[in-house]
Amino acid sequence: MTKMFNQDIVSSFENKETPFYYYDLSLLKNTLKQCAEAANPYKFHVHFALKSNFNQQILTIIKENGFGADCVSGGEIKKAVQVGFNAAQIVFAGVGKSDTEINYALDQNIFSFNVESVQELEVINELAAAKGKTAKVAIRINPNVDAHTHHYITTGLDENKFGINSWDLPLVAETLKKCAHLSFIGIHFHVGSQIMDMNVFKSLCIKVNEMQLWFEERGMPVKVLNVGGGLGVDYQNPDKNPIPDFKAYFKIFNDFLTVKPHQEVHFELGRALVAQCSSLISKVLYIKNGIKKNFVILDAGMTELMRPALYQAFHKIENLSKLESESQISYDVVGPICESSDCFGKEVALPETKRGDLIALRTTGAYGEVMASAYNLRPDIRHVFSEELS
Ligand SMILES: Cc1ncc(COP(=O)(O)O)c(C=O)c1O
Ligand SMILES: N[C@@H](CCCC[NH3+])C(=O)O
Repeated sequence: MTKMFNQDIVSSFENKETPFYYYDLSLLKNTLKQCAEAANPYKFHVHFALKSNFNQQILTIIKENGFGADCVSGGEIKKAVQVGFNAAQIVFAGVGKSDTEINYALDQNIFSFNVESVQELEVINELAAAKGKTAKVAIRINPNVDAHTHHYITTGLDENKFGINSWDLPLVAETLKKCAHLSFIGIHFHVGSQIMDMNVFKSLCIKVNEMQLWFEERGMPVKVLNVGGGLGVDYQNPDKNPIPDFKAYFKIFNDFLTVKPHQEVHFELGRALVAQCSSLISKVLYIKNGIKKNFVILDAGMTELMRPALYQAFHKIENLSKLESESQISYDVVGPICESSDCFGKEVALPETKRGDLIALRTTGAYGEVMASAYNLRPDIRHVFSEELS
């Protein structure tokens, strides 16, 4: 087991201003390599979900490793283009694409609009017509598959706002036939995020098979099967399991998805590719010993890492200044923001902790930096990359 932190790395943090996101770029590269090696034998196409991380250096490495880009806003498409992702490998999802965003994506000739409503089909058709273009569209279908994950990050149930429900599909087929500036290329799904139960993906495959049959029976060939992302990571044991089991994940799709020779299978992974390669590094400002509780007050808060406040998400907390210490005291680890929900963990067992100690919040590469806010007029977030450590 290779640990992310050792004494040398911690010493090189000593003169850096905290808080900052630390990125272990060799772990990122290994993760990308293992993902590509597991996907390539099946000729699967993997797009990186920019919503999970849009740090310039991280995106550049991901692009250099041959991944496509999954975007959910005009801003993300612009970023992907600027970093150098090939437009023919950019997909664009989102329930609320604005006209400006659609026009920009049309100008870039992206690979596919993943369309989430009948009205959106009509709008894309109209805007494409005005440009004398044909937009390639995949229909995002709400598969009503339970992702067995946190209810805030489940996306594929009938009650979620994402995708088109199956009862609307006849209207979709009718609309597609009417829209001369749309080219139907396939179907798109995404059931949720941080999925650890592989049976969820098996259920998704069964649904995709059903749906592709539905379209083919209506004389609408399905070239692209886009199954979205969602593969989870081990937040509890980041050093033991730094890289998800990509082989097992892709094998499920190879085993259970019906793929005809003319078809392409696309994935949109975010978290699985980037979550483990980063930790948020913070300094202890104060220790407050109460009657019932001891508090560790950090210089990082929910403004730098929002997931615990928003989803009660777990991030492993380590005292890097006491790597060798065995003693354990229970602390509530909190940030400086004026909100009671600004808490990273309750009753966390840590070595006796002092003002000035360095604390790592692990597994923050996905939905960390991207969700930072300026609330309380906090300064912009800083980063440190492993390759720049002396
Ligand atoms: C449509 C779509 N694709 C891909 C992703 C990436 O998900 P994850 O980071 O869980 O792989 C998401 C986010 O959940 C999404 O909504
Ligand atoms: N932001 C969420 C994931 C959202 C997935 C986007 N559809 C998280 O931190 O877990």
